[in-house]
Amino acid sequence: MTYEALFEQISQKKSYLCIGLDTDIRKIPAHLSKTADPVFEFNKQIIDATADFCVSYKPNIAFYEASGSKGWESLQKTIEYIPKSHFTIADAKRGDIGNTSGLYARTFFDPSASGLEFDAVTVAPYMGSDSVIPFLEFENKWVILLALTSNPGSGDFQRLQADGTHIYEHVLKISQNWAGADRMMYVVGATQAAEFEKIRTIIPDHFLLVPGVGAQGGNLEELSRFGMNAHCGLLVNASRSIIYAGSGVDFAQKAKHEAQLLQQEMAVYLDKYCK
Ligand SMILES: O=c1ccn([C@@H]2O[C@H](COP(=O)(O)O)[C@@H](O)[C@H]2O)c(=O)[nH]1
Repeated sequence: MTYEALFEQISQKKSYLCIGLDTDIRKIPAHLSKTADPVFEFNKQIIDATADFCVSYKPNIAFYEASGSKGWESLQKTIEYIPKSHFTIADAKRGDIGNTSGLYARTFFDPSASGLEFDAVTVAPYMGSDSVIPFLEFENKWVILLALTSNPGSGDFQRLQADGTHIYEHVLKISQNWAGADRMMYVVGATQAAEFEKIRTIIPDHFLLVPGVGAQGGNLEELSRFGMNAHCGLLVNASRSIIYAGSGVDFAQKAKHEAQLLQQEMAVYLDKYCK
């Protein structure tokens, strides 16, 4: 999906919501456990209930890998089921020497190799340019580079200073030599709202993938006020607060309600801050 097509989806739906399909087999409602593939059945019902309110889905690969080959099968079916209008993100946080990164890229971008095709994959930047560039060799596919993550440990390395500048700021600056705003996004945690204004001076045009709203307590109004640009420039992810809003037979309805509440709030911020 192109930058323009993504913005078009956001404008039409008045939503920059990305729903995290962090489907933990241990948390699936009991009534689904007798189905052939409970993880896929859960995801299918979540997608059917929420697709109108979001523009993106982000399965976190850990939740599928943990179930071995069965998990990969559920992931593959889920990705095929997501409507093509939605931007798909493999939250895999990969990156290795170039030769190995090339294989990670094939895993998520080349359906003839792996049976999977995502629009984007999250990549860790710390092995440098040759660990990231193999992902960019796939046409029309996106790299989402970890910049300033949402977790408490983000301060351990990302906020250390090198030459008077935070490491995460170096990531933002140096990686601009690898690709432009049409192929690269950055992860910035919703819990880091105080940094958004500064981040926007370094990367005014790029999309940011912003996890940490909902279960991690990030403030949607604040991050939208400081993080939004003229093309929205934000994909805000919520996983647990939506997909586990309910635990009974009406779990998908409960998820729909949570997704709709976030979408309605986002519509207000798009009117206010998307300039
Ligand atoms: O900085 C980061 C990077 C990735 N994540 C991932 O996003 C979701 C958040 O889930 P919630 O349930 O909404 O907290 C999850 O897959 C994380 O691994 C992140 O939280 N922070």
